[in-house]
Amino acid sequence: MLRVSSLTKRYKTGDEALRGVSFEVPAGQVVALIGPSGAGKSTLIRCINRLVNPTSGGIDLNGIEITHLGGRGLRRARRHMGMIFQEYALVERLTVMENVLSGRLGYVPFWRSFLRRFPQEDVDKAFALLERVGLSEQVDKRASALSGGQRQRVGIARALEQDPKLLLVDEPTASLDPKTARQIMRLICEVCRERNLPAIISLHDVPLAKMFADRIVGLRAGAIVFDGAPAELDTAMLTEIYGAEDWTQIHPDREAEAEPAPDDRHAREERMAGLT
Ligand SMILES: Nc1ncnc2c1ncn2[C@@H]1O[C@H](COP(=O)(O)OP(=O)(O)OP(=O)(O)O)[C@@H](O)[C@H]1O
Repeated sequence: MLRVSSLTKRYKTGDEALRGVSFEVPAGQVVALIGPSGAGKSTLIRCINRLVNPTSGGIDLNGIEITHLGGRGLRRARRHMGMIFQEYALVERLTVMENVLSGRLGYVPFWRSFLRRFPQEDVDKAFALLERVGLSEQVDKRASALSGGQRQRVGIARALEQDPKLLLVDEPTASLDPKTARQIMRLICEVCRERNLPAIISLHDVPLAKMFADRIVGLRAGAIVFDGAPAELDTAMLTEIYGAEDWTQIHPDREAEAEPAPDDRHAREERMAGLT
């Protein structure tokens, strides 16, 4: 369980990026974070993993208050947060397997990682994860030889290799075509369900958020203006979140796909009812 309370962030420039944000994410819930450019989505995700220091407020992950951690305590807390990035952040010259194993770097001693000698159980886990994300045929390929969708699958496997207690995902589909974007979102949501992992996924693509997330949090000017089920997010609410910005034009090619497929909707309803 992640609990964010009264979180504020004022940058040195005076920008108030977060103005008292509070919400909780229970185990297994996938939350899509939406909002116009500059709303504070990245700042919120970066405060949670402490790449940015919040100005005030609290962040509690499974009973550990992480806002004031430093040094070893912060490193230990970060191990429990898997990150998935828009631009994948892979090491291009390394293989798929080596990139996935880099998810263990917070756990293994430096000399072992330097010599790339990872414990066998880490290697076995990486093989299993690569099979899960559909890359068992690409294990020895260099990252530079992969497609965008394959790279993001490596990013997902790498995040899971570190045994996270929380997934933080920043615009995972922004560099992908619409079909691949749906496959990647589906995969992220499935693995969260399988592992009972809470996740926060920032997305510009509203139809994609509605299609896959269990819950949507809408940020505007650093404050939460919507927090509810995807079905509750109607045009009036979207206009409130995005203001004058015409949100339907953000990804017009995906508008026709805004309705979830029956299977997805059924699975999401079951999950929300706590049946699965
Ligand atoms: N390093 C920084 N220094 C100063 N101000 C910043 C910094 N990073 C972000 N901001 C400001 O904080 C506010 C929120 O920015 P943030 O990047 O969190 O929004 P966002 O919702 O992620 O936007 P986008 O969707 O464009 O990525 C903006 O006003 C931005 O200019």
